[in-house]
Amino acid sequence: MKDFAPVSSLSAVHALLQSMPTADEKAIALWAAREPQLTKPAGSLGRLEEISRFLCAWQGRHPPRLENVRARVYAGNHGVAALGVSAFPAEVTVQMVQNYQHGGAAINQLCKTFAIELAAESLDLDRPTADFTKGPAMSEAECVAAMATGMRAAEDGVDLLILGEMGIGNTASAAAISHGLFGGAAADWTGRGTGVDDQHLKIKIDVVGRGVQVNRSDDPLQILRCLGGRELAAMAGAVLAARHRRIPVLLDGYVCTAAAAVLHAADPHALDHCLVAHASVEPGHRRLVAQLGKRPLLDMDMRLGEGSGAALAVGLVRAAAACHTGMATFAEAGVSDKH
Ligand SMILES: O=C(O)c1ccc[n+]([C@@H]2O[C@H](COP(=O)([O-])O)[C@@H](O)[C@H]2O)c1
Ligand SMILES: Cc1cc2nc[nH]c2cc1C
Repeated sequence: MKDFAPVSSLSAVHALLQSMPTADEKAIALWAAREPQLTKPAGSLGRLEEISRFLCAWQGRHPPRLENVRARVYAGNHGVAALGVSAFPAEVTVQMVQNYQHGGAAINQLCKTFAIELAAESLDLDRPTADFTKGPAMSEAECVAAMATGMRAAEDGVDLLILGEMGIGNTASAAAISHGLFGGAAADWTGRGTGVDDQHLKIKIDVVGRGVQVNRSDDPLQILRCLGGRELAAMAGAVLAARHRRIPVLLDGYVCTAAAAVLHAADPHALDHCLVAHASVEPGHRRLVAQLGKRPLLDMDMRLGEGSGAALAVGLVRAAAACHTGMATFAEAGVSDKH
């Protein structure tokens, strides 16, 4: 198996984007042969059927397996946090990482509930990224190192990868990346994040707009480097490496989806192995998800981040796999099929 972690440049990342495996047609055919035999009217399990097909297609196995479900929460600090774009102080990032390590956060409870193995990884928290209104947030070396950290999450034997993040100020980064990739106005992409008031929302919109003006590029990976943060780069690296290792991915809210959107902008099929787990309250998230041609699985009025929406959706994914794998066929159960 290829080892991705030593990627040493963004051009090496571009090369990985050009050699992505496609869906496994054999596993899809096995799914398609079994699904109509199950004791239910065709299509009656709706999106649960879509999910079990998705697992087969991207794991390259039938029946799908969910023995090792892994969650990774990446934490980074942001130069723009000092500009007043968040309702919370930057030290909350490291404090929340300690909370993850002690089992006290929402993501800990959700991972326990759905049998998900969780780890939080800090990315140079004592060295915030540069203020992106003045120039690039990261050097190429910093961006690549963070991507390589994310790539290490995609190990053989992982059946499903849940991605999340923690980083005060990072919804400004998500907005700037989305604005930089898809245009529109800064205000279209900028929301209240952790809950900024009207005055700070204005400041945030201005910061996002200036960041995009200062860091224009046609290369989506440059947009990630210039407007992202280390935790966003790590999530983008994890999504790309998961594709190469045939691990399906659940994306979380606005920040996670914006990181992944960078790959989609480089190749519109780059996120075919990903589902958007939930629709965040951040207004930019729905707009972004529409650009990706995706439909979130859940809509729970959540806006926490830290992988919480994706972990919650593991319940649905486990249910989908259980139905496809465990249900009796019409023949086995002695139930009469459709006329
Ligand atoms: O992902 C989302 O949809 C989301 C929406 C609002 C807030 N967050 C979380 O809140 C933090 C960023 O908010 P802010 O206001 O500091 O930019 C960061 O730790 C995210 O995980 C995340
Ligand atoms: C307390 C807190 C917890 C979080 N989890 C993810 N982002 C967060 C932001 C804050 C402020």
